[in-house]
Amino acid sequence: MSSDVEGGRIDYVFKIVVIGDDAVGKSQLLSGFARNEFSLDSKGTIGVEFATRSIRFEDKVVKAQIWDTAGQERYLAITSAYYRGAAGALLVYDVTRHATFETVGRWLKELRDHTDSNIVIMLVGNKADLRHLRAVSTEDAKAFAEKESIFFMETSAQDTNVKTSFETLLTDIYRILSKKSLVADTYVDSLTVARLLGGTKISVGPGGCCS
Ligand SMILES: Nc1nc2c(ncn2[C@@H]2O[C@H](COP(=O)(O)OP(=O)(O)OP(=O)(O)O)[C@@H](O)[C@H]2O)c(=O)[nH]1
Repeated sequence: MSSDVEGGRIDYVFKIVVIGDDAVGKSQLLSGFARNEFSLDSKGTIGVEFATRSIRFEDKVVKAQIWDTAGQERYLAITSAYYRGAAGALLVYDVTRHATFETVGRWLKELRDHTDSNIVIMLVGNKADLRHLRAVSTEDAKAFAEKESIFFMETSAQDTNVKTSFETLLTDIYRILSKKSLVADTYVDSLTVARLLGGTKISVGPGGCCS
């Protein structure tokens, strides 16, 4: 079971990256997760934005640091830094645009090329609220996820259950990593994050890390 945690001790920080084609809803998912709780880093300078949220698992407090891209910069200088140290990834497509599902294999390859083999990946079919426009079946996506041994869920950024999607992913990451005794290695402190970004100073707002 998990629950929100305010302030206080942090045992682990999990970096989660959000990837997928343009306009599939990555930013909306991120802000749904962070709504009313954290401010986002401004986009302009480093090409990424991220939100954080702390969750308790039994006696441990895990801070999820969710990274999202801010435009095309990712394809230039920061690809490696963006992926480096990620413990989990949300690979998002839009259930109303089949083309965004067809590129999932490519995103998966890029992700695997740049991350540790222990990364926990969740395929996310977003915009599930647009039932009449659906172009990707749940069955096809589920079959793909099974073939690739990754998790799968459908979401709507407009639903209140976005937090549940992230919590499911975090719970899976925590369970998998703790089983493999890898949690300690996955810890990324704020200095490491700053280093990954080439020493760029990051400000996440009140209560966030790295300011
Ligand atoms: N109906 C519906 N619309 C959504 C949903 N998620 C996002 N949208 C809309 O889809 C559009 C794109 O959403 P973004 O969150 O900006 O998508 P993105 O993947 O961050 O886009 P890029 O920044 O271009 O990569 C916006 O108009 C959102 O309002 C959803 O779950 N349901």
